Amino acid sequence: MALASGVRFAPRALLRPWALLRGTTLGRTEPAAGGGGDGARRFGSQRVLVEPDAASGVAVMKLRNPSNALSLELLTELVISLEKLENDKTFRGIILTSDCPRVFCAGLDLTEICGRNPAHCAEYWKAMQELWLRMYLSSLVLVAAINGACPAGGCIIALSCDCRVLADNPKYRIGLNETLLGIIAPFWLKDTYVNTIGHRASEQALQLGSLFPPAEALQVGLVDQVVPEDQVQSTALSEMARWLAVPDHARQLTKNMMRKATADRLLRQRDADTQNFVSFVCRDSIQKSLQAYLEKLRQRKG
Ligand SMILES: CC/C=C\C/C=C\CCC/C=C/CC(=O)SCCNC(=O)CCNC(=O)[C@H](O)C(C)(C)COP(=O)(O)OP(=O)(O)OC[C@H]1O[C@@H](n2cnc3c(N)ncnc32)[C@H](O)[C@@H]1OP(=O)(O)O
Repeated sequence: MALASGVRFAPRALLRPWALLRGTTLGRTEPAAGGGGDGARRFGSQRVLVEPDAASGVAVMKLRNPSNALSLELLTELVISLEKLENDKTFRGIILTSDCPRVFCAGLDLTEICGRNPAHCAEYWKAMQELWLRMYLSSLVLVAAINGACPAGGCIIALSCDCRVLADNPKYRIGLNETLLGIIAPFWLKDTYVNTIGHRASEQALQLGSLFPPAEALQVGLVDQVVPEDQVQSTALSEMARWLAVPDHARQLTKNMMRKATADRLLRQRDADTQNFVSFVCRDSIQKSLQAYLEKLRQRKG
């Protein structure tokens, strides 16, 4: 499997991705609901459903994990689906959305870094880096159709896209709230934020751990459109058409020119970033606060 980073990254899960997917439907195609004609074959895995439309060259990718927390399996399946579409010249764009009610993506799956050994945390973080690199540098147009809450890692997934459409629901807040969990966004998350909303707004939002409701997210430039919930998908499709109206080669080279320096910064220090992450999250104090946070989330549910 070609990796966004070249040769250094080889987490076990990505070297043996199919092992994780045993018993799932990845690689199999089936007719899309209401479809059946050319380009109406959908494929997917347990956690990522892809509905490709060959006629328009656009695929809708739906996340369907509990709360869409970014488990190692979800990260792996996302990378595989993305790679599959990147390698198929039929496709020029992906609309990324959620199949879970009320949640676009809950961010890092905290159970992947709470009570786990350093080797597991390292493998997990490398998979997170890999997904970000692939999305951020994708040659396809990526539009996020944000139909639910979008904190932390969820926000990063959205920020890695080229364009964001958010449903107008005050519960669907978006932002990097890491500081409120007692953790720190690494430099490449910070850089992605700065590239999108600017330095001062990022400085404020990162320190305060702000989660923006839709109107504020639009005002600060975190999303490009806020629309009624039932119009998120159609608006994402209109945005996609606008981006696809530009010749691919010119748009792709421009995207690369805008994003390469940010991605290269991570590529240069990927191992150090992984080590920082692991030593930080494995501290007793951080483990305790992650545990307490997870407990709070579980109780809130009940
Ligand atoms: C020196 C520095 C060096 C290195 C850097 C160090 C560290 C860097 C780390 C930085 C990166 C952090 C990015 C992150 O993404 S951290 C995760 C942040 N995410 C959150 O805070 C979201 C938490 N979840 C919620 O707020 C809500 O769940 C949500 C609004 C998304 C949905 O609400 P809803 O009411 O619909 O669902 P719930 O009932 O709350 O949840 C359902 C079940 O899902 C579980 N859950 C939710 N979120 C997570 C999660 N992120 N991880 C794991 N599990 C999660 C929740 O517990 C419920 O579980 P069950 O009870 O059903 O088992």
